[in-house]
Amino acid sequence: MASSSRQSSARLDRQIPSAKTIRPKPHARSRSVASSGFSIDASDSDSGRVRVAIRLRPKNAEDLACDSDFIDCVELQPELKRLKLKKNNWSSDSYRFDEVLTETASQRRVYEAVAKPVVESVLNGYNGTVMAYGQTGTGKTYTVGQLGKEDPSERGIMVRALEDILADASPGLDTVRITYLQLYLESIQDLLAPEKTNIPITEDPKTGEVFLPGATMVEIRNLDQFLELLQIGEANRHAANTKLNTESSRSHAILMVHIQRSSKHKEENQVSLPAISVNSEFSSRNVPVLLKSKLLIVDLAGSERVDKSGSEGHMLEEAKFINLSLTSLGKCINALAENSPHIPTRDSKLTRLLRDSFGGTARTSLIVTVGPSARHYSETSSTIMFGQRAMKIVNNLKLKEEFDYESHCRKLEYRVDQLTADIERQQKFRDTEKVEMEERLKECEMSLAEAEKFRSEKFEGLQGENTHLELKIKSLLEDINLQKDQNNVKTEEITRLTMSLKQYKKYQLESSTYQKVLADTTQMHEKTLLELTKQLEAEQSHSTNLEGQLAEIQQHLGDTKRSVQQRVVDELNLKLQDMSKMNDEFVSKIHSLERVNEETLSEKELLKEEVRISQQKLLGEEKRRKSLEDEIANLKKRLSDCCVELEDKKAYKEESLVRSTSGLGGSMKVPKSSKLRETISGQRDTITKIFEEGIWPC
Ligand SMILES: Nc1ncnc2c1ncn2[C@@H]1O[C@H](COP(=O)(O)OP(=O)(O)OP(=O)(O)O)[C@@H](O)[C@H]1O
Repeated sequence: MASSSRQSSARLDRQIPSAKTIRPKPHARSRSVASSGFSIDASDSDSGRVRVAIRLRPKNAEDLACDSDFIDCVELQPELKRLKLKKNNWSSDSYRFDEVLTETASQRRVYEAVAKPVVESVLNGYNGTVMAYGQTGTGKTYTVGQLGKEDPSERGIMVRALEDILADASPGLDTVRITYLQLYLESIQDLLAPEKTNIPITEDPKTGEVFLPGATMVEIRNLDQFLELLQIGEANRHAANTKLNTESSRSHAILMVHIQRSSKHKEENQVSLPAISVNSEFSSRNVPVLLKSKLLIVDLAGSERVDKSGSEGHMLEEAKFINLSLTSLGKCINALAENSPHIPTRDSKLTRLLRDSFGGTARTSLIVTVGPSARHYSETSSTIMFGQRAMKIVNNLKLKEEFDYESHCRKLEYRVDQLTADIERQQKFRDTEKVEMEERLKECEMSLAEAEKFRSEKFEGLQGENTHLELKIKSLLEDINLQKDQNNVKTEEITRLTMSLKQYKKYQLESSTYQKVLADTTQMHEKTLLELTKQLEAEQSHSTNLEGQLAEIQQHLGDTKRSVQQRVVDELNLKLQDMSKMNDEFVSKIHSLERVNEETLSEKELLKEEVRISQQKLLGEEKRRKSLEDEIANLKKRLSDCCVELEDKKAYKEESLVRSTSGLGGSMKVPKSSKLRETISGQRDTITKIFEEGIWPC
């Protein structure tokens, strides 16, 4: 039966006519393994040991039909993790596996037991391999490659692994890429780009890492995309309808999942896997580290006995290649299990591709699938033995960490770009700020110059005003002094007038005729004088107030001058306003003072006039008093003359009387007349004295 694409072929259950066991032969070639990096350790506790699980396929229709009379050759003891392989009813061999999965084990259970630890390890930066090995038709593709599009519970290891990887990967930070290949007729073909055939395998001479230049590598962003790609790959995979499997894979399918993770995950690794020796080349340095890991999920083509599978022609050719590659894999496993110095990895492309999985640095899980039928005892036994040998292989798990130059450079470039942009922004901001500051500085300088100009102008104006005011104050002071002098003169005059009045009072008694007039005049003058005195006092106090105000103004002017020099322009304006206001007030005060002064002057004039009139009146009164005095003197004289005449007449009369009476009495006449004269002259002196003292009765 010729091989065909799975896309075109339909799944059909059919009878398996015959069976022939293909056993891998030990390889004869010897080669040094010093550089292969593998070791063998039987201890189960070694985490690098290849883990092997065995899965039993449920009986299919053929098994049920053919084996009804026979007992199954496989009996599972999952609780003991053991499998009993029955040769016949009385003879059996027991084998221990890491996991024993019964025919009822779910796909999820199988994934978690077999693949999940490997997937987790891969996510932590280690290479990993999950591989299904077994006789044709025992469920390798079902276990590994089932898509489960309609029933997610049917999903195989590939889908579940990618599901977990994508769930754990950080978008934008981690990358997940796949390559899906098939090894068909010893030729590597790209299942995602089937035109790419015979893809060469290259190896890094230093690390032994395998590369497949030219193979398509697709970055996976979500599970749907991956399912689509898997479907494409499945459609391109060679499959054929054989007697043992209606859809027998005629190629080994290899899904390579390349994971790149940032150093963030490395730290997590170190926490989660403390027991594993981590290459901490970069751990001490604070540099980004890239973890590169690779997961291989391999669905091997089934080993088949062509007599059983009925392969002939091209299928026979395919079967030969399949068996050859499986044989070389078996040889490598044997060699590794036996700690052979030579591992024949170069014998086939399959072993070259799986070099890291067995005896390399990967964590490897192998699931061996077997059927229950005793008809395939030898194939089942061979599969079990393959698994048993594989269990002995211990890989050296190695964390592959690289200094992430690329992302570091990207990050640095990004940071440099950011910083450059920042610097440019800051530079621009600084330039703008500088321009603004310069403009502001210019404005400030201009306003300062203006303010300075204004200040000096104002200062000059104020100085002028001040000088003017000082001059005015000086002239006012002079006026005040003058007024004071005049007041003093007036006071003196008033004092003199008071004195005159006092004197005049003396004469008041002398003349009763003018007494009343004089009294009225005096009263009026006294009143006037009192008022004048009051006005003078008021003027003096006003003048004192003015002087005080002037002193305050001068003080204030001094303060204002000082504050004008010290304070800023706006304060200066304010002060100037205050000053001008005060100046106005002062000017108005001066005006009012001038008015008062004028009024005082006019009052003074009036008073002067009144004084003059009073003086004139006084002079008149004086004249009249003098004339009165003259008259009084005349009267006195006349009185004295009259008295003398009267005395003379009296004396004559007495003399005449004496002479007439006799001459006896002549001696007595003289003494009598001289006595009278003495009396009259005494009276005259008394009258004169009375007049001089002003006590002459009116
Ligand atoms: N555990 C299982 N439960 C149910 N069905 C299964 C199980 N294992 C295998 N089968 C069925 O058995 C048939 C053969 O399985 P599958 O194609 O996976 O075998 P295979 O080992 O890949 O064979 P080949 O090597 O020829 O490709 C399929 O129809 C599959 O659905």
